[in-house]
Amino acid sequence: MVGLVLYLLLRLILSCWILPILVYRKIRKNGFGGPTPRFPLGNVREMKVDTKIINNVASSSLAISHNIHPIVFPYFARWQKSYGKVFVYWLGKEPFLYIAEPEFLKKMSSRVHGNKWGKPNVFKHDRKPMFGSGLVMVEGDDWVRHRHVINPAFSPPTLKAMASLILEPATKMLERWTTLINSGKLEMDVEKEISSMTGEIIARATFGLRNEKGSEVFEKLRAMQFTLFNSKQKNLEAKKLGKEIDQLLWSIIKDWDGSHHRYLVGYLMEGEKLSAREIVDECNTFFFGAHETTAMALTWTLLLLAIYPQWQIQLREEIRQVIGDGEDIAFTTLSRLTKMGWVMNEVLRLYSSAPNAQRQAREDIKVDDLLIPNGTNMWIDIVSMHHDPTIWGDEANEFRPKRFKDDHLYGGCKHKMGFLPFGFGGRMCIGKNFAIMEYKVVLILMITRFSFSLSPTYRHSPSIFISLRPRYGLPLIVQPL
Ligand code: HEM
Repeated sequence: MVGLVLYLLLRLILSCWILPILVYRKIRKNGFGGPTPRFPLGNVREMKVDTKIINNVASSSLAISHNIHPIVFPYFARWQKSYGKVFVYWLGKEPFLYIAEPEFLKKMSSRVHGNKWGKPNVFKHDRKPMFGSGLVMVEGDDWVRHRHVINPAFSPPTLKAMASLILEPATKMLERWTTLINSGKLEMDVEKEISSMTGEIIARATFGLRNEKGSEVFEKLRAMQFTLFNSKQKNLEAKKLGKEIDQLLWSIIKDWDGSHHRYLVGYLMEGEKLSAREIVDECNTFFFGAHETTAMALTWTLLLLAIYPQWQIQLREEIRQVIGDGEDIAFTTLSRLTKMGWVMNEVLRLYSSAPNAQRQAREDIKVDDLLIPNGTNMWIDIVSMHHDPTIWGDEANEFRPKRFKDDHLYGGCKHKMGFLPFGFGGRMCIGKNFAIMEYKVVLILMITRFSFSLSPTYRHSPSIFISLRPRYGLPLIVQPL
């Protein structure tokens, strides 16, 4: 017994202390600087202090600035001034290589295939209730297997078939808005409305329209999300909800009737290449990966359209020319909405729903004459790169969709790795095309029926809850056209 306890203790010391320090020493040999860590929290305390200070300032300030990096990542903005755009900091007992330098990222990632990237251990525990061993977290050959199974679910013909699933939840939301407006309520928190709608869309795309258990899973996933972000007893509650969600998903899979190809879960079951546990985790991953990110892209878009109403007019005019009255939306016409594409890119640049990407090296990586050792955790700061005047120019913090007119992929950014709304390399977002389709269909429906202006109660405080969100929601004045 004593031997076992000693063995476990030694393993704990090795994995929590000795191995991270060895990796840290190897990283530092490259000459990277960074803030001094304090055991056992590393730099977490000062990160929390910086966040608290900035939140107090942001809560009392009324000005709207798109220069959000010092607001959402105040500690990184501060450390960048002392240590540059690549440095080392500590999250608890784990050293992280911070990267906000596109050229460094390009050199490093060009040498690594998708299946050779891992995900930092610290996040695996935290995010288990959301992603389990789904695509976001899985590694190596398992990642290749999952990605092969899921890829066909997002091919253009499948997306075309799924486009109709978006219409009903979106129309339902707009009808609710009409009812609210008719009852005299012009101001509404559109963030809440949109989040609930995108949740319903991904639940339908995953399980089908009238699957009652699918709706029940959706309700429980929403409750899980609320628990993870708001509850003090989140571990206990999340565990209980997780079990209930698992049971419902197991029974959906068991009773699946063979209408496989309309819904995502059908693709997951194709060829029995994924185990039942993996299918359950992928369903959870779709919900958490798809729903908040797309909801935030639409939410920040409405904020920017409310601030810059001339873009509402331009988009309506484009829709009129390409689609007509916006009633009959053909999937194939979406790509012709070029101005809408610029607006989406510019919104994702200024207010990137996914504010960072993470990796862990699973082998030594050479970058010029530097060696990034196996086991290195990496934090890629997408918000910093999207707002960096050295690659975007002096107007980096301004809303200027036209920057994508002549360069629709990179918006004139001086470095191709400087614009990463959907990530990079083999692990780039698998749902990108679904997200773009959903974004365009919902935006068409919203702006052809309503106009949006900012409510005086809006407080501009972008903040990170895994996604980048407006801390106090998005109250807008919504008026029928
Ligand atoms: C505007 C909406 C979205 C944004 C901004 C977004 C962004 C991202 C980003 C930045 C990553 C990480 C990529 C990396 O690490 O390099 C990612 C991964 C992922 N996304 Fe999305 N996403 C969106 C919508 C969706 C949707 C609609 C789905 C599914 C239906 C989805 C499913 C996933 C999955 C499964 C991964 C993990 C891919 C892998 O590691 O192989 N996302 N997304």
